[in-house]
This record gives sequence, structure tokens and C-alpha cells, in this order.
Amino acid sequence: MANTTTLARHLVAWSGSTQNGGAQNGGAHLRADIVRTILALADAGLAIADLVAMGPLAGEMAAVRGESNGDTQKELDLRAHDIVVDRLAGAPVAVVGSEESDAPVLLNPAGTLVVAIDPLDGSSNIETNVSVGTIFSILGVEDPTDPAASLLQPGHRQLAAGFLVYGPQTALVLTLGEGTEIFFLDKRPVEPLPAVHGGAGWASPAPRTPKAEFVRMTSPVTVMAETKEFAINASNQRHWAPSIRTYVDDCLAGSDGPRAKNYNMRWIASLVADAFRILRRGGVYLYPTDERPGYRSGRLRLVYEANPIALVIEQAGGAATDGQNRILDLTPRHLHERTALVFGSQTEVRRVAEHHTAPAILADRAPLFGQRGLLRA
Ligand SMILES: O=P(O)(O)OC[C@H]1O[C@](O)(COP(=O)(O)O)[C@@H](O)[C@@H]1O
Ligand SMILES: [Mg+2]
Ligand SMILES: [Mg+2]
Repeated sequence: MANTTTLARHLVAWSGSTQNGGAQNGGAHLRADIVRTILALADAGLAIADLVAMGPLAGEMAAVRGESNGDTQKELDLRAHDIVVDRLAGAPVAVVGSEESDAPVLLNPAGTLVVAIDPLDGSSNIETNVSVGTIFSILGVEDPTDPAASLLQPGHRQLAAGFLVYGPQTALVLTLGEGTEIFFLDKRPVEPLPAVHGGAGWASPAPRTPKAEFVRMTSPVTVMAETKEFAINASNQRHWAPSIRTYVDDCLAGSDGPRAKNYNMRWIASLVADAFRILRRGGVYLYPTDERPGYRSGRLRLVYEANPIALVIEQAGGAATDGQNRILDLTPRHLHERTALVFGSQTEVRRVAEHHTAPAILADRAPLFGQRGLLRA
């Protein structure tokens, strides 16, 4: 198949390439460090995928173990965090900023990179056999005397970003700033098993040790500009700002409403799975701010959720905002900062922003909504 290659081969080719279109991925040494870091993250992903695939056989992975930064921590969150830190300790990484650790984890003082990570995204789904994943962002160390500060660079300075999905297919979505690629985990035996046909029927040959490598089967991914599919947790409707309510109302009105087309809705409650679907067939994802205590700045984390997803989506031709502003232009104030997040097909992301900025749309639907409707607290 055209364009088929392994992750390792793809990365080696990229690191040796002279035409390097990715803005900040300058020197050969830095690119080699990025390659080693991505391979370490892929290795961590293999171990986490195995744990996820075992379900309850791996132990009580959904058991609540504590709380970190306002979110519940489950056993699998902590195990995934430990696996990631363990694998990155062997990579040129100075600091890891993880959802599961209040403070950045210091690794290699001479490391040229920092990694921001959500080790296990979609924790609420662990016991339900729904896809979960790992989201990562790779940035350069700006000041070696304070590498943790480099985690707070705006998202457009990411050198690479991506996420793993542990689902029916285990997949790695990756951008090096030159488009977005999807790699699937290949665990087929190294050599094809010969079919042995005996007189009494099919005889099974002895199993071979499976390989485990990520393989790209497709060309770079493109997010369709137009879509008829939106994703939002509708149970929060009464807490939304008017701009979000009117946007969703318009979608729900279908061909009878101002959008003049029927929409479908999907909500997996697993950012990685929703993002993967949008990469494959378009759509728009919304997690706005809302009026609930703890959600006035949104739910998702800017540094290790919104930024890497935004880079992946933009590099695939889509858009990502906090409802109004480009995610990648926001400067994080702290590691665990939350943000509203709207991403996916260009037309819909733009439309959400119009609902926020065009009072005429609101006035048209419900005069009482007036000028409210801020997406970002
Ligand atoms: O349960 P809610 O409010 O719908 O939120 C779902 C969202 O929260 C998240 O689970 C947050 O990620 P974590 O599981 O890493 O905390 C997203 O994956 C998902 O999109
Ligand atoms: Mg998450
Ligand atoms: Mg998480």
C-alpha cells in the first residue's frame, strides 16, 4: 500500500530530512532528541495499551485512589503516569508536566525537551470498555536553569504533539508540525502464519512471538471543512452561555432551522476518541465554560489536552479555539490551567465564534440573552 511505513522509519527519515518545514525543529541534534522522545512515548503507549486491554484482569484499574487538581485519580491514571515517567527517564527530557502530578517531575538535567502529558485521558470510561488514551505535547527547553518554565510556552511553540487511542484499534496520532499522521499498532506475527490443511481439517501452526510496532497505512489526515456532526455533553445545557445554547439549538433545529441541514450528535466523553473520530470523518467538539462551580474556565487542560489536540487538528486542516481565540496563541499561566475547547471542522468552529461575537444572532433567537455568553472566564 502506498505510504506504508513504520513509526521508527518515518521518524528517522524526518530527522535526517533537510527540508524540515516544521518551524522550530531546527538542529539535527534537537530532531534526534524529538525522535527518541516520541519512541519512548510510543513504548509507554504499548505498555498502557496492554494494561487497558486486560480490563479487570489487570486489577482494579477503575478504583479511585485520590484527587489531583480537582479531578479524581483512578488506579489506571496513576499506573499510566508511572509508566510514562519511567520510559521518559531514558529520553532527553528535562521535565515532565503530568495531569497526575501537582508539580512538574524533574528527569534529566541535560535534557533539551520538556513533555506535557495526560497519561490516561477518558478516566470516566475505564470500566466501561470505551476507548481511552494518552495525550502528549513536546516543547524545547528555553532556559536550562528553569526547565519547568518551558511547559508554559504557547501551543504554537510545540515541536511535536499527538495522542494514543487504546480502542478496538490502538493508534498513534502524531504531528511534527508538517501535517498529521496516524499509525496503527501492528501485532501480527513477524512472518505470516502458513495455512496447514490436514485431512481432519485446519491444523494450527505454533504461535509466533508477535511484533508490536506502529505502522502508517494512510496518507496525512485531513479534517473535512464541512460537517453535520457535533459533540457536546448536552446534560450541561442549562449551565451553558447563550452563545453555546443558540449554536446547539440551531444544530438541533436541523433542516427546519437557520443551518438548513440535519445534524447528528456524538459524545464519547473521551477526548482522544472524539478527536480521532473528527480526524477520520469530520465534526466539531465543544467543551465550553459553564456556570457550574469548577467549570467557569472550562473542563479541559490547556497545556496537556487542548494544546496538543489543537496542533494535531490544525495540522490536519481543522481549527481549534476556546470559542473565540485560537488555542495555540494562548499563553498558559500554570501547568494545570483549564480552558474552553472547540475544535474540528473549520466551518463549525467559525460558526461557534460567530455565535459568541455577533449579538444579532443572539438577539434574533432570544432577546433576553443580550450581551452575555462569554466562553472564557
Ligand atoms: O464527563 P464529562 O464532563 O462529559 O467530560 C468528559 C471529558 O473529560 C475528559 O475525560 C477529561 O480527561 P481526563 O479523563 O484525563 O480527566 C475528556 O476526555 C472528556 O472529553
Ligand atoms: Mg484528559
Ligand atoms: Mg487524564
